[in-house]
Amino acid sequence: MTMDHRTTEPGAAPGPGSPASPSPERGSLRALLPVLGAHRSMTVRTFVAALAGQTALAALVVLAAHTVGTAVMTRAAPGTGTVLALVALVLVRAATTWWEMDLSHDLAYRVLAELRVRVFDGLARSAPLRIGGRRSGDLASAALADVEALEFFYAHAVAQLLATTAVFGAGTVVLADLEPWLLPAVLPMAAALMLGPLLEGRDRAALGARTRSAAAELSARAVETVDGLPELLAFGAFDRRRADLRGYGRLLGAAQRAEQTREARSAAVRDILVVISLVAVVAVSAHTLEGAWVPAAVALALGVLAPVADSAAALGQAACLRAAAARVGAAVRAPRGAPEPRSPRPVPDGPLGFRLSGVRFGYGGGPVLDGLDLLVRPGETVALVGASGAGKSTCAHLLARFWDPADGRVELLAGDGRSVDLRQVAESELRAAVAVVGQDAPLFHGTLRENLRLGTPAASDADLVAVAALTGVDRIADGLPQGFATMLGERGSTLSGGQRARVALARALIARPRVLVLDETTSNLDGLGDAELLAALPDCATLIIAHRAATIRRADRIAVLEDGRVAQEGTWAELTAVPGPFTRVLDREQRG
Ligand SMILES: Nc1ncnc2c1ncn2[C@@H]1O[C@H](COP(=O)(O)OP(=O)(O)OP(=O)(O)O)[C@@H](O)[C@H]1O
Repeated sequence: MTMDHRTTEPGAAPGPGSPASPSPERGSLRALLPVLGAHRSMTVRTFVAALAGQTALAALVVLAAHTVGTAVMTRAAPGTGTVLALVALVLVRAATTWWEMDLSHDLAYRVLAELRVRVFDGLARSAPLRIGGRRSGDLASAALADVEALEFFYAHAVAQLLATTAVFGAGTVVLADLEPWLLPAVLPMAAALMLGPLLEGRDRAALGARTRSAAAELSARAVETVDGLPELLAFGAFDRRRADLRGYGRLLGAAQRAEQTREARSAAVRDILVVISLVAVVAVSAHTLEGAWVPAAVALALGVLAPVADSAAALGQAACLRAAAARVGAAVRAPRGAPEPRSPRPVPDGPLGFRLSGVRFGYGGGPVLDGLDLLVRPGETVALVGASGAGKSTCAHLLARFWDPADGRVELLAGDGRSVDLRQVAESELRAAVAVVGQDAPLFHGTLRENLRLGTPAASDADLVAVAALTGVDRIADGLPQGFATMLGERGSTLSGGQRARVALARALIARPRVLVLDETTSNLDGLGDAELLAALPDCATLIIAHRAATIRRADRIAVLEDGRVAQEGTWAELTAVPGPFTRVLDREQRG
C-alpha cells in the first residue's frame, strides 16, 4: 500500500551556471504550523476522520482475513453477524475516507488562502525594500506556487501522521496480546520505515530546494518576458529569450524528475521492508498461532505497517517541501521596512510643509544621501534637481516612508513651527497627508473610475469630475468608449504615457494631499501638457523632481542634489546668475 504521490509544483533547476540550492533548514515546515492554530477544530476533526478511517481499514483486513481463514478451515460460509460486520466496516471505511478527504482538503485550502494573504501582507510590509532585492516573478512564485505546493503538507501529512501514530500504537498492543514474538517481526521494520525519511531528509530537502528555486527562476523570467515583450520583439531578441526559457524549462523538468526518481526508489525500499516484515510475521505466526489467527495476524501486521509506510512517504515528500515552506516563511515573517509607531502622534492640522534634516541613507552600499537638509514650507513648491542617480527618488521614497533614514529626520511641519517625525505618524494618517506620484505610476486592471478612486474609494462623483477637469482626465474619458466606466487594461496599457501620468496625478489629487511629491510625473507630457498639469496643482507644499528646464523654472525655489546633499538652493534667477552645481545640471540636460 503506497501513498498518493503528487506531482511536485513546476519548478526549474538553478539557472545555468548558478550554484545548486543549499538544503533548507529543518523546521521550516514546523514554523508554519501555527497557521493551523486558527483552524483548531477542523484540524481535530481531520485527525478524528483519519483515525477512524485507518482503524476501520485495519479492523476490516483483520476480520476479512480471519473470516476467510475460518471459512477455508471449516468449509462453512461465515455467519450473518460476520458478514454484517464486514459490510459495516466497508461502509465506515468508505464514509471516513470521503470525510477525511473532504475535511483535509477543506483545511488545506483554508490554510493556503490564509498563507497567501500573509505572504502578500509581508510583501506590503517590506515593500519596496524586498521588491528591490527580489524579482516580481520570484515573489509571485512565493505567493502562489510555493504556497500551493504546501497543500500536500497540510492536506496529507499533519493529521494523518498523528492518526498513524495512534493506530500503530493500538495495533502493536493487539499484536503483542496475540503473540509477543510478533513484535520483533514488526517493530524493527516499522523503525526502518521511519528511519528512511530521516536519513534521506537532507538530500530530499536539497532536491526540493533545487526545484523551488528553479520554479522561481522560471517564473521570474516568464514574468519579465511577458512584461518586456514589446522590447524583446523590437530588438529581435525574442527567439533568444524563447530558447532561454526552454532551457530553464528543461532544467525544471530535470529537477522534478530527480525528485520523482528519488521518491520511486524510496517507495521500492518501503515495499521491500513491508514484505520482509510480513514474511517474518507469517513465519512467527505459523509456529505460534492456530487456524484463522494466522492470516488474521498477517493482516493486522499489514494494517499496522501500511499507515507507517504511508507516513514515511509523507515525511519524505514533506522534506521536499522545506524549501517552499522556507520561502513562504521568509515572506510571511518579512520585517517591516518602516515600523508603525507604538504611540502615534497626530499630524498637525492646517497647511503642512516638510523638512529633511541631516538625512543619511543608503541601500547597503555607499551612502546615497549623506547629511541632506531640505526644507519645503507650507504652500511652497520646490524643484529637486540633480544628476541621474543623485538620490532624488530616494528622497521621495523617504517622504512616503517606504524606508526610514539611517540617520537624521524626516518631519512634517505646520506653519506655526509644530513638527512631527514621520516615524511617529500612523501609516493611515501619513498616507492621507502625503501623496507621492511617480513617473510611471502603475494603473490597475479596472475601470478609469476605479483607478481614480484607488486611494479614496469613497470620493464623491463631484470630486472626481472636478479633479478630472483640472488634470485633463475628463478629455481622456471623453475619448474612451464608456467614458469613466471604460476598462483600462492591465497596467493602464490602453493609455499613452502622458495619459497615464494625468490619471496618476488625478488619483493623488482626489485624496486632497497636504504634501505632494511629483517624481518625474509630467516628464512624459509635452511642454503644454506639463504646464497645464503644474497649473492644476493645489496650493500645498510640493516637491517636484524633474529634469526638464521649463518644469524646474516654475518652482518657487530650486534645490540641487549633489554628493548626497543639497549643494545649492535658490530661485531660478539666482541659480542661473552664477556658474555652479545648478548650471552644471542644466548644461548636462542640454547636452543630453
Ligand atoms: N531599491 C534600491 N536598491 C538598491 N539601490 C537603489 C535602489 N533604488 C535606488 N538605488 C540606487 O540609489 C541611487 C539613487 O537612486 P535614485 O533613484 O534615488 O536616483 P535619482 O536621482 O532619482 O535618479 P534618476 O534621475 O535617474 O531617476 C542610485 O545609485 C541607485 O542605483
